[in-house]
Amino acid sequence: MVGRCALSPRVFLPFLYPTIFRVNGGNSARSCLIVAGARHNSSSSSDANSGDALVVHPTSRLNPEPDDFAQPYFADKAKITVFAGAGGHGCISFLREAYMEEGPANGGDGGHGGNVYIQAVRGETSLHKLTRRRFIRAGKGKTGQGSARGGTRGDDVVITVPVGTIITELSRKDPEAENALWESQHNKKTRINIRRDDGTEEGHEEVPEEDEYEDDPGRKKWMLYPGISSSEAKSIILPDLPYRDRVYSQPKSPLYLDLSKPTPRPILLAAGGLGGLGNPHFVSKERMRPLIATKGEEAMSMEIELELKLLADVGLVGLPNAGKSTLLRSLTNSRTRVGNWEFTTLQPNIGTVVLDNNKGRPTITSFRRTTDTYVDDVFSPTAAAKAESAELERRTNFTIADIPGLVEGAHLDKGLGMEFLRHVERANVLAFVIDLGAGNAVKALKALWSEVGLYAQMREEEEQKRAREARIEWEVEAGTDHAGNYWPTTRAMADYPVPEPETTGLSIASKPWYVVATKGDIPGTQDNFKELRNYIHDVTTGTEQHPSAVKGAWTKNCTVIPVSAINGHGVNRIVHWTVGLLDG
Ligand SMILES: Nc1nc2c(ncn2[C@@H]2O[C@H](COP(=O)(O)OP(=O)(O)OP(=O)(O)O)[C@@H](O)[C@H]2O)c(=O)[nH]1
Ligand SMILES: [Mg+2]
Repeated sequence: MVGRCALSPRVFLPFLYPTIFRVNGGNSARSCLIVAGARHNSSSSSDANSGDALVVHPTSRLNPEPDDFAQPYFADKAKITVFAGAGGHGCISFLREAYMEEGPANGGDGGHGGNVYIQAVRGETSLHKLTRRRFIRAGKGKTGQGSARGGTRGDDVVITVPVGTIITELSRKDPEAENALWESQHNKKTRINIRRDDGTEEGHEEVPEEDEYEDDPGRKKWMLYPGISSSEAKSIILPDLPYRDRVYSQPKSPLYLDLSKPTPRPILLAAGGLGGLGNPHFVSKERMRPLIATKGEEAMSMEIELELKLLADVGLVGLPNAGKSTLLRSLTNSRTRVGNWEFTTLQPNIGTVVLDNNKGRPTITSFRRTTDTYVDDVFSPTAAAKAESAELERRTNFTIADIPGLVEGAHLDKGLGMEFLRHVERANVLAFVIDLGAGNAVKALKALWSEVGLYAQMREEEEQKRAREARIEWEVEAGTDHAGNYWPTTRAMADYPVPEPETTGLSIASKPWYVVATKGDIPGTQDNFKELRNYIHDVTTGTEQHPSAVKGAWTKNCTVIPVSAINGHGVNRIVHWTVGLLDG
């Protein structure tokens, strides 16, 4: 993996050494700088500035006023409850015509309830639309009508989320599954009793007790003609509920979806209930005029948590006030907030670097691998991997995520780090932004890497815990043993030893990375830069270990790119270098 822009380790840019590039008393190199005493960076340490006049930059797009910014709505977490639509009831009705006293049954079936789907689409960047909606409901199926008119189907709902969203099921309520469980348990109970009595010549079926029968959810599924009396209702003989094929089956519990790619078709989250059957379904020789129909199925609901891990190509990692947002502005059209204080950025910003001249002519030639996966694949990662069809596509842009600054202990949730570190977790390339004017750059880089490394280990532990929990617990369905003893549905645990978790931190440390040494225009930062450059060189050659101290971390082609983001100097190198790393 080699960066496109092979930096000569000995090249220094004019803003780092203005004196070398000064022509005729330095007018040209210093033309962009106004020397005065008005504004200076609090971050620029006194030693860095010693002996030089303070540099003031005119207000511009790269050095905006603190209130000159655009703040898009953003949320990266949401908790919602989705309700599938209930099925409409079947109808009890009879044909009424002149001279026809007792017409045939003609009640229509109820419509099926609507489904709730989820789809990851490009273009969405936030979950803020969902945070305000606690409930999302699909439409109910309409009740059937007379003259054999079926009820209309409930409307489906498709929830669109940004690519990079993870959906975790917190709880679900599926009345139909509960009913089915009740029935299976009670049928089994009855069957066991028959078997026990089978020693005699004629085994008899045990009649369920009265109140147990009343609880039978199967009985509650019926609708009786409103015109019949209560005594008639009690004595009415109900047929067995007809077996019905499901149009959609509910996704398996617990649901976990990692939508790291756009889904070509929506994925089913909750299937709507089946519509009830109208009375013509129950016509028989004995029951010529059925006064019964079935109710529509009850709706299933599920509480889910959505977590967005932004999928940017490059993640900017830096201490607060390092100049990340200014760098993002200089590379993209972003209007993120810039200010000379810590934690100016409170939420991640994504900027897009355009690699063509907006007329289709590329300024840099780059290719990306495109992958297509299909709906069912998201449930089975191995199947997804197999089904992946990869082909090369010309890259016209790449995205950069600017996240709030990290402080020491960010992985322990200090500062704003922890909340936003997960956005870097998925970036393909990491760019460490180091302020050359804020003390020792090598120390700063090591501090940043150590936070990122610790965070990666923590995430790995979490992932392993989740995988362990998913593996060792399962449900044992109700049943009988060989002696005919009945047991109810129980949860079981594996009794084999679980392997010790191994956290390497490689999930992040194995990513390609580089350093952006910013604020190179601050006088007196050359030595700091030189030390950093030598250190990075040693890391690449293996003389120094990776700054995170993680074994096997990526050290293939580390580099440091000096820039002065506020002047837009040197930033083009970042674009070229990033493209080289992204293309691999
Ligand atoms: N001299 C100089 N100042 C810079 C440069 N880049 C940024 N600054 C200044 O540094 C200060 C902080 O810049 P930001 O871009 O807001 O820094 P940040 O890393 O996004 O800060 P947080 O969002 O708080 O983490 C601002 O006053 C910028 O004008 C640079 O290249 N040279
Ligand atoms: Mg910022």
